Amino acid sequence: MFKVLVSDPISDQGIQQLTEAADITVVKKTGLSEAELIEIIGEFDALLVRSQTKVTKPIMEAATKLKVIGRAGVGVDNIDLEAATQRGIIVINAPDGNTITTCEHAFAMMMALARHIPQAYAKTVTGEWDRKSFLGVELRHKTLGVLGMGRIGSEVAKRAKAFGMNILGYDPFMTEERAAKLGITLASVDEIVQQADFITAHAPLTPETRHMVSRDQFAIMKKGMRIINCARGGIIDEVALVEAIDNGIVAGAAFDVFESEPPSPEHPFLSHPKIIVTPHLGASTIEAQENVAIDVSEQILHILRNEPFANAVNMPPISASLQNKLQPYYDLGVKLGSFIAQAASGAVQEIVVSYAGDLAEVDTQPLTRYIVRGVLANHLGEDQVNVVNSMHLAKIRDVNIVIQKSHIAKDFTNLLTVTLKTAKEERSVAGTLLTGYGPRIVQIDKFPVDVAPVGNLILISHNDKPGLIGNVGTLLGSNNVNIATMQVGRKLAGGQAIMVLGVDKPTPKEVLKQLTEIADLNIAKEITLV
Ligand SMILES: NC(=O)c1ccc[n+]([C@@H]2O[C@H](COP(=O)([O-])OP(=O)(O)OC[C@H]3O[C@@H](n4cnc5c(N)ncnc54)[C@H](O)[C@@H]3O)[C@@H](O)[C@H]2O)c1
Ligand SMILES: O=C(O)CC[C@@H](O)C(=O)O
Repeated sequence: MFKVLVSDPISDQGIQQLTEAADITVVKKTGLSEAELIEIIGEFDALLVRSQTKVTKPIMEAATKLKVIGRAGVGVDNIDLEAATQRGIIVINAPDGNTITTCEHAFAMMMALARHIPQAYAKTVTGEWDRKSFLGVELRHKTLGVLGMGRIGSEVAKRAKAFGMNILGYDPFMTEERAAKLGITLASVDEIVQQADFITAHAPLTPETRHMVSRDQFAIMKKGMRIINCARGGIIDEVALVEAIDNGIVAGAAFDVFESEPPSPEHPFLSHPKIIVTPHLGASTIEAQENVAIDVSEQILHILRNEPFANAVNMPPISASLQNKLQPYYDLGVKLGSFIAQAASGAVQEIVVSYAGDLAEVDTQPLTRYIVRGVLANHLGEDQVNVVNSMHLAKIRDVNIVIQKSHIAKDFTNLLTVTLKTAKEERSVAGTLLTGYGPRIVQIDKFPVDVAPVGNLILISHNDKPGLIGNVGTLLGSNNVNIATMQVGRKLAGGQAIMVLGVDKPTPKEVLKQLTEIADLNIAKEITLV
């Protein structure tokens, strides 16, 4: 008999297959504190949550029998995935069940914003008949900018077309072909803020998407723009948004999500006449709550019964001997993937992984999953991609994975090379494990280097000219960026070269821009490897 704890309000209909299963006992206890959960979690085989329960490391440490945590929804930011993986607890989510519901909420917000519906309602119910203050705008013939063209963003775009809107989409994973299929135009964030009448965010919150619309974007924004965020708080800079509304740049905003939830009663959005808000209701419909609960209950049953399952967002089991062989390479694999994803520009089309030397002898599939995770997590968010779902995510995004093997690894016992082909370019990085030194990057775009893949790096492409290194050092020094390590690689004296600098802290964007203004320096990119 398996025991399942449901610790958030979850649709009864949705969990029917659990409540009706002869081998399952379901216990519903909502609103528990961390201490209360720690006290009881030891008796349960499965935990089913929405977003309220924070499944922390101490809870998992007390969860001695727990095999699976089911998240009835998409985002798993309320679950400590690393702790779950370390304890061998499978975490599953329901990525598709609330797509339409959340898309419809974004649309409802867009229409409410265009026609001032919440404000007009609030006034009308006081008995006032005010037909002058709420002049709205049509959606027809307006331009909608969609930031994040995944499941929800694509559905929003389809509906916006039916309203006669022109759609500009930004998504680092979207190719021209997919955009054409959807009938949208690909554009950069800057192009979108300059041209769109409405912007709606549908990306995950990642270091790259945090404040992707902030002061710089408001400074160039089309006047009268309206902004909707039903994805994650923090994608739009809340402070800068209030300033932009008060300065007359933005006409209004509709937010379902906040940088900190619930927002404090003093949060400026809550009293602003031009901002409408809902309390993270994007996924709150009868249908979506049923769908996500059905999806997640089904997978929990499979896992408890040792049957094949889907939608896991963390580690799959592999044999102990293969694990011993591959384990030391996992970290290197993720970092090579992340490095090259940050180095390359354009939508990713193909990832080529070459295993040379001893590694060519074994089943490297689990390691490939780590490498692909490293590439994809850069765009999809750390909490969305893991070794279980990375290959699936690559497949559904039309990213081709090519594996090459060779028994010869020139100069090394093992060499792992990751090549990224994007719509704009082809970039590669190679690494190895050096006895006594650990993981090292030994080649970038075939230039020989020796770089520890860790911390804040600056990758520079330049022409091999006297004085250039000095100019880079002077510029960084004068901007208080301390160089901890430096590697320069070239194939021919006076030809193309690369430089990798290890710096003590993140480099301000402005300084990176100034670097590219140095004569003979072509590109400077910041790369962060954690
Ligand atoms: N308000 C709610 O209740 C609610 C409900 C469901 C989902 N969500 C949130 O909505 C968001 C989208 O969900 P989804 O199911 O469509 O996810 P998805 O993974 O299908 O789509 C996200 C898309 O964002 C893109 N992206 C990544 N980095 C980007 C960047 N820098 N700029 C632009 N796009 C970028 C990805 O390539 C991907 O296509 C997630 O954050 C999810 O957690 C909120
Ligand atoms: O459970 C909810 O209502 C929120 C769900 C949503 O934010 C998600 O990421 O799926």
